[in-house]
Amino acid sequence: MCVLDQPHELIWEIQNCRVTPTLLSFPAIVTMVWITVVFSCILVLILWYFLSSIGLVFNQDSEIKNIPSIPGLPFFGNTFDTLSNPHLKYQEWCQKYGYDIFQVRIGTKRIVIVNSYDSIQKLWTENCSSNNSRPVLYTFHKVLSKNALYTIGTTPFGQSFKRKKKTIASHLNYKNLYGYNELIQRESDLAMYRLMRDLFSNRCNETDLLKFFQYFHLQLSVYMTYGYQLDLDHSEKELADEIIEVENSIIKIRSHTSSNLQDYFPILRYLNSQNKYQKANLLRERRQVYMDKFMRFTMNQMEQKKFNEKRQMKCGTNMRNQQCFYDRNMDTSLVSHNLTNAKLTFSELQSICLTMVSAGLDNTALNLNYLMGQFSHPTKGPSLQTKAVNELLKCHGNDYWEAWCHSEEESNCNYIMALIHETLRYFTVLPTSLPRYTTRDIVLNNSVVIPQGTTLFMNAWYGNHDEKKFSHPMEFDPERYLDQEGNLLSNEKGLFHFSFGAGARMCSGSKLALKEMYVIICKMLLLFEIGPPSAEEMLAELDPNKSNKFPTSSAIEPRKFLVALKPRNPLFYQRVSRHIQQTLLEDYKIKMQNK
Ligand code: HEM
Repeated sequence: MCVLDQPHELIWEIQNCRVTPTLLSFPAIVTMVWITVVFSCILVLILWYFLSSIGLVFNQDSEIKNIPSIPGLPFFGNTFDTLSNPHLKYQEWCQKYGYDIFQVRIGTKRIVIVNSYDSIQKLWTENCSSNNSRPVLYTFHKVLSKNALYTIGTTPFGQSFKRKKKTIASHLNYKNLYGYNELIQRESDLAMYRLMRDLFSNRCNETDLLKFFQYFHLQLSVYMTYGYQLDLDHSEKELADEIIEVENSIIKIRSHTSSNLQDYFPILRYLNSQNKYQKANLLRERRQVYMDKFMRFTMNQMEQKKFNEKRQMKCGTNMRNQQCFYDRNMDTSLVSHNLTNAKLTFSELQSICLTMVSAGLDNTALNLNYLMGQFSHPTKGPSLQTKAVNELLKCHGNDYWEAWCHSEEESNCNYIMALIHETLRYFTVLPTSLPRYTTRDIVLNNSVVIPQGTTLFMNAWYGNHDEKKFSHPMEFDPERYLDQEGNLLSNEKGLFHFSFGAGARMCSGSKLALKEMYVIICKMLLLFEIGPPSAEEMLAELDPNKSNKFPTSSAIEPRKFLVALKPRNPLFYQRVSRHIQQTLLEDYKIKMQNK
């Protein structure tokens, strides 16, 4: 029997379960599916209207006049296209539609994307006082930072931001960093010693260097902030791992990309929230534990110091001479300096400390690690290393020891500086930089207005790989930063790259990052020949986009790879090892015992 001949019988039979739905003919099924889809859409529309009217979803931002829009889906806009590797999608749209600057819609928000080198420079540097804020993002600002403890990089513009920025800028300027040269030299020596020791004790010369670079940065920044020396050899390795893990997870949660869907679709905050927010709350609590620990330490040290000074005055002795290197340097730490000359609120000071601990922990280490991947490559790696070592030695009378002892002075060797800038450009660890928010209207070419209150994304990846500025942008070529005499090109001839951002909210830690990179690259090159691992699958993938483990995150994080390390000059290697054991380890051990 054809089911459509006797519809009333069919209904009766279905109701009485005499026939299974498979008896329905194909056209009937299609009709029912259509009806269901149409009804569901109408229901969704009504629900959407209802929720917006009671404020549970917000109205979409309206289109900005005269800035081209990229076509997208109703409701969702360009969300799905930009979930993964958004910088590549923006680059593709820029090339396909021929617009340097365009707007996209992610959920309810309009975002202006700025792509080419020239456009970025124009908008970020020429309009630096108009795009100097950060957007407030739901997940980061309202959930993760419930106690309003933001890093400086995520603080919206205002008086409090200005106080924090001024403080960190003066702590990390050239002059102040110069005062940390001795510390940087020591910490990098100790880090190298640990690496040499681990290679020896593991009896394996192949290693993943990322953790090693993270430890080095963390130890240095915690010391510069709190005067606290992490004991990475014993009890505090776990603490360091905890900090690295928490800060790395927070970077993923705070991502401004469309993968954080609840930032762009307010309704999702009420749906799938529990899991994600529990995770964010947990991370906040874990972070608070170590931040409190470090702060307590500094305050105790300051109390102790006051007590000792009083005692000294009574007894007339000078105890300062008995202090070890680390205690003497404690006074220069950011917290002790600012607690005594307080112009900041306590929560502003905590925010700066948080920035010092978290900013650069991944970025500096990932860049260094990426360069090691370049060095380890069997084809171009050896010549890159030979050139770098020769240039470095040339700056120090071909003396390995001289080069080692002066490696904290980052302006010595132009080629090493060029290597660093090329790494930063080529790798572009934050391909969409950090988002900006306009505090005034920006007028472009006397005609287009980007209104106050607009979110801007810099496509730093494209800016750094713009063919008009960088010939053969996908070639790793440090010499593009050198003139014919081998001098580093001057920054005035145009920005080197956008990896530290640009303009008013440019990275405040760039000088520290450059210094750290310089010292570590010199020491790695002087100590080791860096080669490929024995297993081909553990060789570094050099295309940052192909190796990216988390294409939905705002940072490029390459898959794990190994490098093989072998002493470049065995006699020098032994000399360094002896020197560190004889001069530094004793002081370090005293410090750890006194903690
Ligand atoms: C290679 C390492 C690093 C890279 C690639 C990097 C990159 C960036 C980028 C792209 C921004 C946003 C800039 C903008 O909006 O224009 C930024 C902001 C910032 N960075 Fe870094 N950074 C690095 C290391 C550091 C270090 C070591 C510190 C401090 C310890 C630091 C502190 C900051 C601060 C405070 C801001 C916020 C500036 C503001 O909002 O005004 N960074 N960084």
